[in-house]
Amino acid sequence: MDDSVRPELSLVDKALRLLAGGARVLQLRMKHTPPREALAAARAVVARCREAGCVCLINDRVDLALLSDAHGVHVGDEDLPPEAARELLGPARYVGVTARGTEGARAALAAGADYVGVGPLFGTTTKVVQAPVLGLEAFRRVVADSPLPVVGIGGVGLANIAQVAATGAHGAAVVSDALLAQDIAERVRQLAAAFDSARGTGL
Ligand SMILES: Cc1ncc(COP(=O)(O)OP(=O)(O)O)c(N)n1
Ligand SMILES: Cc1nc(C(=O)O)sc1CCOP(=O)(O)O
Ligand SMILES: [Mg+2]
Repeated sequence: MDDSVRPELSLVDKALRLLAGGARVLQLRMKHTPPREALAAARAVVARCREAGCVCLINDRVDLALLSDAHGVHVGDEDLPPEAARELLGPARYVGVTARGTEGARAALAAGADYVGVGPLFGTTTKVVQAPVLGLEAFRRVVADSPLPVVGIGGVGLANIAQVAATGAHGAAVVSDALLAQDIAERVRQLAAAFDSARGTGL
């Protein structure tokens, strides 16, 4: 979830709707939220996730992850290096790392990552990504080569999530397709059902 998509909804409200739909992992991405508000939101969202049995990761901010007792953090090239995130978080929390291809996924393993977020899989309007769109074929090659679980990100939605799942990817990260839906919880249910029924089918 993201603070810039559906900004009229509070972060906790968005989290509750995503959790009502059965979201299994929730990443809190707060690029436009002041630090004190971000800490309060992280604490509230992590608590709701824990009640729901959902893993909660904080994007970028290891400090907020620790202060909110989140399950872990996601870091990319512009964030703390994965080794430093691990040093602060210890072995019991997740460190996810962004990779743009096979080399990046291997490097993430060497750096101690637990999973890689690989993208942009398709075009996205949520963020200006400084990397080319991978497309399904290149993504499939990363999945086949990666020693770590791969989560596809960027432009994933109900129209293509089955194709993402068919590559054998461990997961798909969805922002706008879920948050812009009229019924967010129902959209999450549909996304998860489509992913589960196509996972690893190679379609
Ligand atoms: C699951 C997942 N994969 C990739 C990213 C992107 O992280 P990053 O490259 O640090 O970019 P920002 O999200 O911080 O703009 C992600 N957040 N989650
Ligand atoms: C946050 C993010 N990171 C990406 C990357 O490729 O690193 S793409 C992306 C945006 C994902 O949002 P949506 O599901 O709305 O396309
Ligand atoms: Mg980042």
